[in-house]
Amino acid sequence: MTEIIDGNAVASEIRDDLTAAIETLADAGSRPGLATVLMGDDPASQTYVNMKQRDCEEVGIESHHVDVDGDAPPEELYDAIADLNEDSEVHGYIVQAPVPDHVDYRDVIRRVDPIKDVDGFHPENVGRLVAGDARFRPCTPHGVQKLLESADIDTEGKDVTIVGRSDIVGKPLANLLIQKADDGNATVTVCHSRTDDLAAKTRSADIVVAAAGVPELVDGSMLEDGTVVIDVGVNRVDADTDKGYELVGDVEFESAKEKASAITPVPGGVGPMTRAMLLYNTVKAASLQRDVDVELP
Ligand SMILES: Nc1nc(=O)c2c([nH]1)NC[C@@H]1CN(c3ccc(C(=O)N[C@@H](CCC(=O)O)C(=O)O)cc3)C=[N+]21
Repeated sequence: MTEIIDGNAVASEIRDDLTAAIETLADAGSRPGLATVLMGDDPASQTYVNMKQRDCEEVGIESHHVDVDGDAPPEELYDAIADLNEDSEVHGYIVQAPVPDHVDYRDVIRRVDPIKDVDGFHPENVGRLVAGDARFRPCTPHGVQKLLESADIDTEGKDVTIVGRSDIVGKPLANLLIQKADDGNATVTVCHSRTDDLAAKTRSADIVVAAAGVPELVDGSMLEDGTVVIDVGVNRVDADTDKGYELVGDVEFESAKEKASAITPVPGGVGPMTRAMLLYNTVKAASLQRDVDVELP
């Protein structure tokens, strides 16, 4: 039987486990605060921002939000970032990607105070992660590691094929999984749009992580029996539903499920874990900034 890994359930456990740390910080006079910054009005981004605000409310994190007009000059976003760097009630914040075309996301990230960079995207935090001394693990890769752990899937010695080389998923996940650590010790292959024979790489893997942002790129014909399949894709495709779209992963679920020993669904797989690990990083940020020790899940 194929195990369907329930990301909503694991994320909910992590939120529960975070509440004690949050109350410890609140009792010490510093309830953790998380801010989201949204430039423009990308509908998917607005959905994520709303979900993050609800998550914060559930666990007792103070949530803040800043909107920046999509047509404003980059300086307006930089000013908002400077304000958040100064705001002692905001321990962590993220600038929702993508930003409009006239803004360079790398210029944005460099302005975020690294101690408040709960996405883990600032070059200082990227460097620390690669050096094996991560401060904030990027939320999606960290969520993937926690999902594997929750399903008792050991990565040690395993062949992991990651499909996708993005700065926010593929690259940091590859770095984490090759590290000498209980949740690492894997042999990792990173594939991308120029990979010659993608199916050969996915077929030779014990664990496939699909994170290319291409709907249903990986299907059952590309998998051997018994593969663990982690689907990071959250593609909105037009559909005749209430919302006018359907969420589709990077994996063709039905055919992949026939081959997989365990698989994550979309929705309800990695997505909720990304949000849970953002809360985790926010609690860690508050703990570091206020020098209050807490136990993290
Ligand atoms: N600075 C920045 N940090 C991010 O972490 C970031 C970002 N920008 N830009 C966009 C991507 C995407 N992302 C998701 C988070 C949660 C779900 C999620 O909760 N998905 C639910 C359902 C969502 C729905 O119903 O639309 C699920 O898969 O079950 C999805 C996608 C974070 N991202």
